[in-house]
Amino acid sequence: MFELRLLVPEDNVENVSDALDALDALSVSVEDADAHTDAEQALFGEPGMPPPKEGWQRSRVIALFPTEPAAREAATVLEFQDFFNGCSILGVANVPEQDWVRLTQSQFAPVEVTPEFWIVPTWHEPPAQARQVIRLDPGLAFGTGTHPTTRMCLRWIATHGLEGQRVLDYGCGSGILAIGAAKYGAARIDAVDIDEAAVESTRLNAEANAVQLNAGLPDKAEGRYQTVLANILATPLKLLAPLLCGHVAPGGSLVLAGILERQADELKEAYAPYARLQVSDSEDGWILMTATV
Ligand SMILES: C[S@@+](CC[C@H](N)C(=O)[O-])C[C@H]1O[C@@H](n2cnc3c(N)ncnc32)[C@H](O)[C@@H]1O
Repeated sequence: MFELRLLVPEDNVENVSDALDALDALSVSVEDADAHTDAEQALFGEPGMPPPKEGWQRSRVIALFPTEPAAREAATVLEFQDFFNGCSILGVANVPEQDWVRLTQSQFAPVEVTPEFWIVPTWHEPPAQARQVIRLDPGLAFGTGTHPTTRMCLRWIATHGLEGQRVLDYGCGSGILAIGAAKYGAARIDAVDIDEAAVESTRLNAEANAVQLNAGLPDKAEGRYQTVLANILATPLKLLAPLLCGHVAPGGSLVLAGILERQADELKEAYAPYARLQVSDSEDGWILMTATV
């Protein structure tokens, strides 16, 4: 395998990437050419900071080709294009053969939620101390357990237990929280998401874990639930306040994640007409907020 490396200014990245695709590159990746230098640019904005940028000022574009002549030919073709003005070829290099599947798999180790509760990819054996296991492989939908917000929700489920409950997972992604709820005793579970790929992924993951649940688009959520889980983000969570609270049965629990520590007060305010939210867990700057409704 051979990689062709290019230095490309911001405005030319799309054209160069498209051309490399058209030239049968096996893959094209784009990274900040100034990463780890003083000129490194943040791509995500924060309140009070300059707006986020669409791209980096200078990108390193790396295209993979099966042979050295194919990589060199692609470089030659690119050099003759108008949009290549300002770009430069950094070189063509041999990439040592790797077992890509094994390499990808090795990056996903079992994740500990509690000492007894683990999320384990299918190619791993569960750790000896695991009493509850969710089998989950990285897929298209969010929720492999590697993110603190997911882990905090699962920890809440494991420590509170949901024996016999009707549970709603709103924004289910991979379905990981719904599956966790089933493992901890929930009797009936609805898992909903605006993304159809997430709904499909939830169905497949539930099947792989021998868990019964109803997955669908948000209009599948119906009536009241003893526990409503929603790991989305602060802004949608604020907008969804009346809807989510309306789904919690009297005396039931609302569990919200996807919230940064500094967003706690705005969430409390948005939910104040319906519930008294409190911070009940935190990890890496993210918080879990819960209420009894
Ligand atoms: C951060 S992921 C959480 C996935 C999983 N529940 C977890 O805890 O790992 C948020 C999910 O919410 C979905 N989502 C975002 N806005 C939504 C909305 N307004 N209604 C329903 N789902 C939404 C997204 O498609 C995404 O799958």
